[in-house]
Amino acid sequence: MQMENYPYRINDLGHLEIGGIDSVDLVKKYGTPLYVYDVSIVRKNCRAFVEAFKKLGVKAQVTYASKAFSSIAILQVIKQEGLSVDVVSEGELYTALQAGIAPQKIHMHGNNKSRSELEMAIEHEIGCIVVDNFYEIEILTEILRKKQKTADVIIRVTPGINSDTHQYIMTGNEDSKFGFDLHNGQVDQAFQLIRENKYLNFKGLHCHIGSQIFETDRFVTAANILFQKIEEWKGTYGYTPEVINLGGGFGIRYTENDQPIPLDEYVYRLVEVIQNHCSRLNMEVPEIWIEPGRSVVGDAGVTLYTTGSTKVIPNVRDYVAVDGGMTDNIRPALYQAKYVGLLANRANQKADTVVSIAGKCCESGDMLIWDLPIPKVKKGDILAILSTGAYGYSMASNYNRFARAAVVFIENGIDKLVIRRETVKDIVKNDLSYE
Ligand SMILES: Cc1ncc(COP(=O)(O)O)c(C=O)c1O
Ligand SMILES: N[C@@H](CCCC[NH3+])C(=O)O
Repeated sequence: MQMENYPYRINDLGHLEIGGIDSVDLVKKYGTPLYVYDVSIVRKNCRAFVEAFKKLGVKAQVTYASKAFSSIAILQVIKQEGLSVDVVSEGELYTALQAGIAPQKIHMHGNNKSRSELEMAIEHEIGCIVVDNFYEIEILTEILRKKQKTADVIIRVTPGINSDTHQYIMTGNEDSKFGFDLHNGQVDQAFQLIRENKYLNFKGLHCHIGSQIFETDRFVTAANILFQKIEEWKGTYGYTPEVINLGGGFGIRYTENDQPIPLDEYVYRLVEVIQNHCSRLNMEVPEIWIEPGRSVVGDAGVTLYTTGSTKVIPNVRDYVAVDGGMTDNIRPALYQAKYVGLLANRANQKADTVVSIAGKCCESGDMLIWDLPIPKVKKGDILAILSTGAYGYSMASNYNRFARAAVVFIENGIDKLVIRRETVKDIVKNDLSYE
């Protein structure tokens, strides 16, 4: 593994340092499993997007997709960096409000938003609802009529393109549960319904083609497809959108096989294609929105584990188990996601053996890394898995009644606990007795 491709350092003691703090000291202080974030990397990622738009002088909103990692502390950082926040549930909305995100800077997504989620969004007058389906238009209208309010909405378009990513994280293909289909007329139908609806202010179009995408061509294709529709609507109804939202999905480096492009390159290409279409159609450039999640927090996070039992099966495989697993990182089990791991307490030693890193859940599929080159592991070593800042904590579970791990932020050489480790008391806190 080439450490220089990752934003971490190995110090003179041969220990992995995160944000200038020795990971061995972090483990002594907070225990394991532990999610650790270098906040300066989160800020750098936010600024790459925000500054790229600023440099081009276009009106834009960079909306952090908080599903990647939502907590009060991370959303406070996001707020400080001036981003908006995309939420998908009452829980994510409540967290954003608790973090002090201005309601106008909150956007709500979801393919089956409940009445109470929509009511909460309307009560707080959030900035935008990304309407996903006809049922949602009905509920939204009922709520707004009752309250005699209006809401700004954009519609989620399924453009019918495949992205080069795992099937489970592809969202722009025709056979998708998300959004209004473009080819069978659903988008036109939604457009008519919303434009005739005095409670809904139709602001524009949204599309999100998928996640962990490393090139810009598919975003350009998505924009081209949206603009075909816009051209048609402009010709027929004189309509021009105020907003175009091209979603998130910008790829990050998990392993050496991932070759991410600089974040600002996505912005430059997207803005270019939108500006070209607008000058071709002789219309004003709409406000451009993007919704990055993984690319804001993914490479800022590392998970630290303690190694425990081992199982050697001669001529087959050596297993090393750690004190976490699919409960703190379900991505390998769910998407066959690949990660890089290293011994944080002996990071400068030669990798002279190959082991597979197992979690401790009662599932054979609870594996974190297969076939990892590593120095010979001793019990009590610290295993670091890199680039776990996105969809790790946010997808964590209490399977086998394991307690969720703690989260620590590091910035300016100071570490701070931002999410407490759960205890067994938390595990039973909602249980009621049946005796
Ligand atoms: C609508 C929408 N926007 C944004 C995102 C964020 O994606 P990513 O974390 O890959 O940037 C997602 C997740 O794929 C999404 O479904
Ligand atoms: N949770 C997924 C991405 C899904 C994003 C939401 N549409 C991942 O870990 O890669």
